[in-house]
Amino acid sequence: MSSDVILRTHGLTRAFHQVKAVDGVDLELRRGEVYGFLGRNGAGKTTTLRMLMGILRADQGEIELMGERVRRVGIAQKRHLGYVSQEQVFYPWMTARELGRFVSGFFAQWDDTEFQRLLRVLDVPETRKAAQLSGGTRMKLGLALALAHRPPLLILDEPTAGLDPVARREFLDILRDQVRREGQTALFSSHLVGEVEEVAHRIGILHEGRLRFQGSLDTLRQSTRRVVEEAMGAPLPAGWTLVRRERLEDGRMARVLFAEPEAWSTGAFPPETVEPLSLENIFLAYARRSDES
Ligand SMILES: Nc1ncnc2c1ncn2[C@@H]1O[C@H](COP(=O)(O)OP(=O)(O)OP(=O)(O)O)[C@@H](O)[C@H]1O
Repeated sequence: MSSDVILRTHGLTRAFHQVKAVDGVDLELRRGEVYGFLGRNGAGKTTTLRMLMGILRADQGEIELMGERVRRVGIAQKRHLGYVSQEQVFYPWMTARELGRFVSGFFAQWDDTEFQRLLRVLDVPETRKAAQLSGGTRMKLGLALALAHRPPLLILDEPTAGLDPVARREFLDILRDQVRREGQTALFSSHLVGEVEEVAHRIGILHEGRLRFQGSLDTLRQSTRRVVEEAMGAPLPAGWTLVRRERLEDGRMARVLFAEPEAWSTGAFPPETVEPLSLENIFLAYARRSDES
C-alpha cells in the first residue's frame, strides 16, 4: 500500500438475511483528505462505516488500515480511529468534562489540553450534563471526544443530520480546519451533495451497497454527462459506462454516461445530444435505478 493511502477496503461485503447491504466495496482514502461518502437512505453507508470501526464483521473482504490488512478491525487498530456515530449516546448525568475523563481511560494518547481546546472552539459547555445539551451540541461533544486522542483517521456517520443550517456550517468548517491543522484524514457520510461539495476533496457514491463512483468532484463533473438520443439501443464504445437510463420530462429517453473527460471531445456523440449535468443531477443518476424505456 503506498504511504499516501491510509485506508483501503478490498471487496468489503456484508448481508443481512437476503439483503446485501454492502457489496464488494473498494474504498481508498488518502492521507490528509476529507472524503465524502455519499448515498441515499439505505445505500449501505452506516454498514460500511461500522465494519471500518470493527463494530460489525464483514462477510467477505478485508480492511487495510495504515498498511495492516485485517478481516475485522480490532482494538489495536481502533486506536488509530476516531468515530462519531449517527446517534450520540452518552451517560446523561455526565458533564462534558466528566465524559472526557471517562473516555480518556481508553486511549493512552488522550490529550486533555486538546480536548479542552476543542470544547472551547466547538462552544460546548464543560459543566453542563449531557442530557441538557441540544442535539447539535451533543454532536459537537462527540466530535471533541473523537478527536482528543488525535486519531489519524476520523470516521463520521452523517454527523450533520440533525443540525440546523448554521450549526451544520460551523461543524463542517471545524472539521475542515481540524484536518488541515492536524493533517488528519476524515471520512464522513452524507446524503447531501451540497455539503459534500463544500468540504470533500474526494468522494465515493454508494448505491444499493455498491460503490458506483470514487474520485474527485472535478472528475465526476467532467466525466459524467447526459446524452439525449433517439437510438437508445446502440452499444457503447469501449471506455464508456452507462450510469443510468432516464426518461426526460418530454418523454424522450436519455443515457447518463461516464467516460474519461478527454473522451467527451472525440465526437463519439453529436455535440447537440450531449448535456452537462448539475452535481445534484449527477449524484441522482448514480444513486437511482434506471427508468424503464
Ligand atoms: N442490523 C440490520 N439488520 C437488518 N438489516 C439491516 C441492518 N442494518 C442495516 N440493514 C439494512 O442494510 C441496508 C443498508 O443500511 P445502512 O444503514 O447501512 O444504510 P445507510 O446508507 O447508512 O442509510 P441511512 O442514510 O438511512 O442511514 C438497508 O437495507 C438496511 O435496511
